[in-house]
Amino acid sequence: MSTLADYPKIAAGKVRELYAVDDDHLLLVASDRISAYDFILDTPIPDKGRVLTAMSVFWFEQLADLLPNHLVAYDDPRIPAEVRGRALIVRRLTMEPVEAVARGYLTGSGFADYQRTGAVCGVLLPEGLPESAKLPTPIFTPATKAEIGAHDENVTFDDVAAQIGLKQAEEIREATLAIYERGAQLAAERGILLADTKFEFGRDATGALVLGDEVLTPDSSRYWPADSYEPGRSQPSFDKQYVRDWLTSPESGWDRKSNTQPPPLPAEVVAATRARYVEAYERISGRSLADWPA
Ligand SMILES: CCOC(=O)Cn1cc(-c2ncnc(N)c2C#N)cn1
Repeated sequence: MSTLADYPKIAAGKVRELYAVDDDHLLLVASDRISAYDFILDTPIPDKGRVLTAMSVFWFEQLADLLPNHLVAYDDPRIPAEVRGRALIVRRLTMEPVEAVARGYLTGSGFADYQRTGAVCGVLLPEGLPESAKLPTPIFTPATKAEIGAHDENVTFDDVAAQIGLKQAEEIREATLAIYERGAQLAAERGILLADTKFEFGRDATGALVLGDEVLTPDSSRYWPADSYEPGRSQPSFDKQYVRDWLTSPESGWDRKSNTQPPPLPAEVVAATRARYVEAYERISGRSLADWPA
């Protein structure tokens, strides 16, 4: 059995790492780390990495009829025991330099751009939309990947076409919107609104577009509980709201405006947050986390 030390680390994000397995395969590892208010918190959420990995695998399976994906294996001797259940063997792609974002609702940087310009990534929207409004139709709002710690920069479709070619940009926009529609439909049927999501695509040796990265997870998407949806204000996050509420409560002693590292989370906030991740997975997939490798 391999160990993680056998594999050179080739990329790292806030909560994930990417290792080289061989010339054709990578190991994509999801940690139990959680970020909030742009900080990586000191306290991990047990099983968060496992839940988000299981969720990506569920979605890769659901979306396989739409386009190919990079998943090779999730239970495999090349996966070190220490990360089993929260790591994927994926095939090495030539990644497209685009954060492929689809938005079905107006929030976050999209709402901020809309308030300033009436548009998001060059897509003009109707006037007078409130925060969290459901958009008349989902929109493709690409971004360029920022350095760790910085926010991605929203760009226009034409910017993407200029960078990677018109046909390639159209292919990514079409795939992004098709996958979003499929994900939003399935999630809504299970009482969860998929407000927006971010995909990363690559190309295989034949030039075919392949879905990479994580897919439709609460880290790459905004999941909102449908039963509390109310336009005109920000919405509670399905998975992170307990953390956000505690950090901004007097009990934490933390001042969000202080730009200081948030304090460790109390056990009950960790437990409630873990339960929300498990609930999101089990409601969306109809599967039990107990059946997923650990
Ligand atoms: C720490 C996590 O970083 C990323 O996921 C971003 N990233 C993805 C790749 C990548 N590169 C080649 N082939 C792939 N299948 C992938 C994937 N996924 C590189 N960086």
